[in-house]
Amino acid sequence: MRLPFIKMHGLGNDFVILDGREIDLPSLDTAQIRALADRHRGIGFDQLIVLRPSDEADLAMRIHNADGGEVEACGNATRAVAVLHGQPASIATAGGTLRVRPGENMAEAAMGRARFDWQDIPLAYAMDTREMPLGWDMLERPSAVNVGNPHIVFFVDDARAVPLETLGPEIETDPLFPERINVNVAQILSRKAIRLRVWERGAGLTLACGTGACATATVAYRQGLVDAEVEVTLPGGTLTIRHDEEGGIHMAGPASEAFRGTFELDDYS
Ligand SMILES: N[C@@H](CCC[C@H](N)C(=O)O)C(=O)O
Repeated sequence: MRLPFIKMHGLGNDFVILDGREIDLPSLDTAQIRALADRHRGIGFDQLIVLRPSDEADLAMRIHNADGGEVEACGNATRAVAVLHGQPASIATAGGTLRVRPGENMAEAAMGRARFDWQDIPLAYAMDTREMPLGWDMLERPSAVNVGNPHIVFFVDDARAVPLETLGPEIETDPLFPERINVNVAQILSRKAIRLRVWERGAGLTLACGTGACATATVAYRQGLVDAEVEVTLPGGTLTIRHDEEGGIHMAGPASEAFRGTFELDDYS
């Protein structure tokens, strides 16, 4: 079966989008997703995004990491889908329904509210998630937050000096996190600017993580380290994260289409 796909990215965090808004799509299994994600043997992507019609929203988006696992949220893909859809919309995801507003190669998204209870992250056992009495090598006393998906945030003096390629997978798979976790190392540059690097659960080091930016800005704002609106700069570029008075998180930043193509699903089975 030959399937059309759209390659898009947000700040270099890249996606293959299967657009089932108007055509029937088959369900892909974990092995097929992993094979397609392979940057040598497949098309290559950080996340596979599957769009379908929705009864309760304008469209539905399902998100799979490069390792094949299905996840609840992806900030950069949410903006990419907004650009593809081309008009303000509600998008149903496993983490809740999000509202988006596209612009020219950019989009704004209302990402909902953060949750901080240990059961909501989730953690394996009770702990104060604001300052966790834990450390992994040079990374200590993190905060945990769920912004649709689970994140741990470490504030460090120099985000670029952290060996995230070794510490990231160790923390992601720590038994403290029964659903694994996205790992953020953040450097506060000013009350309006954060530098961030992210080891993504199921995808590894990416050029940018939209939910990581939301999670980090939210934890920093809650701790009084930054203003309600802050610029978060990742290796792939900058997102603006704003907190409204009801605790809602709003994200704005670039997203664009790279190319379109087709692939033979049987080649990946
Ligand atoms: N790249 C994404 C996050 C994708 C999901 C994440 N790896 C997870 O497992 O929760 C973003 O832009 O938010």
